[in-house]
Amino acid sequence: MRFVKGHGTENDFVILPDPDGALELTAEAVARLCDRRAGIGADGVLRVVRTKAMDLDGAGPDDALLSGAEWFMDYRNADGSIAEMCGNGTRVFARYLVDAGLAAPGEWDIATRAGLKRVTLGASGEVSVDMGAPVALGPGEASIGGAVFRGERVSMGNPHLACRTDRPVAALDLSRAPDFDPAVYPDGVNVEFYRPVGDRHLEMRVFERGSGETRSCGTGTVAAAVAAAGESGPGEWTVDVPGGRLTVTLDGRTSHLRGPAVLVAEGETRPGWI
Ligand SMILES: N[C@@H](CCC[C@H](N)C(=O)O)C(=O)O
Repeated sequence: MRFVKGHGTENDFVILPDPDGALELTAEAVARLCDRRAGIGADGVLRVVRTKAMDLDGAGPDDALLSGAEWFMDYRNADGSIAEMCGNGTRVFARYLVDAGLAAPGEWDIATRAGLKRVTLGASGEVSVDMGAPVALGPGEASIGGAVFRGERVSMGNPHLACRTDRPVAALDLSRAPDFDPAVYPDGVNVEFYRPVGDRHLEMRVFERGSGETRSCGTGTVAAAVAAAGESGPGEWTVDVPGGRLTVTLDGRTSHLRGPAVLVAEGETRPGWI
């Protein structure tokens, strides 16, 4: 199985080119690929499949996806679970398509389980993605070791709870999942902890559903900016995560995420290993 390894602000992915949808990618196979000791190691897998070859729960993609984008990002979390959307993943996916000669630099759509996402990129450098309109769902809470954090529930196609803290985020213990009420989050939730550190400037850490603590989360940074923006309205936000810096733009209609997307290696798994 051929693979490429890449990351966006150290949110890292195993990219599997599978244009004709021939790979049978089980949850177990994804978990083995993402294993940081016994596998290649990653926060998730990006399967690169032509939209027309994509099987979505036994059904094909709808007409909007089919006519809107040649390539589908089939994203999986490190534990093998499927998620609707991955912001850093779309940026790394786009960089891979251009690097592999499968798309030209410029502006075009990628199909995802959360709909079409428009990416903008040059032959090298940063990648920007239109993440769509964030949906603010009201207050929520999570706790770490009994300490309660209050925040805002936000849907970015996938579920988020963005909690404000006034202490440096480095002090948080994210070695295990924050506790939350499963009745409120029946599909689980990605939990962000953010602290304002300047004018429209946040620091953030995240515990991702299906992947644990990661060094960055694109959908999570947009959710944190939405929660922090509150009444302050549209604008550009700088979000510092352990893996680097992302820029989020909120304009009241949609949201944009911009930052680095880097390919670092390519190879082939050993015959029979997976
Ligand atoms: N790291 C991603 C989000 C990946 C999906 C998430 N773990 C979920 O289950 O919803 C990002 O950059 O957005």
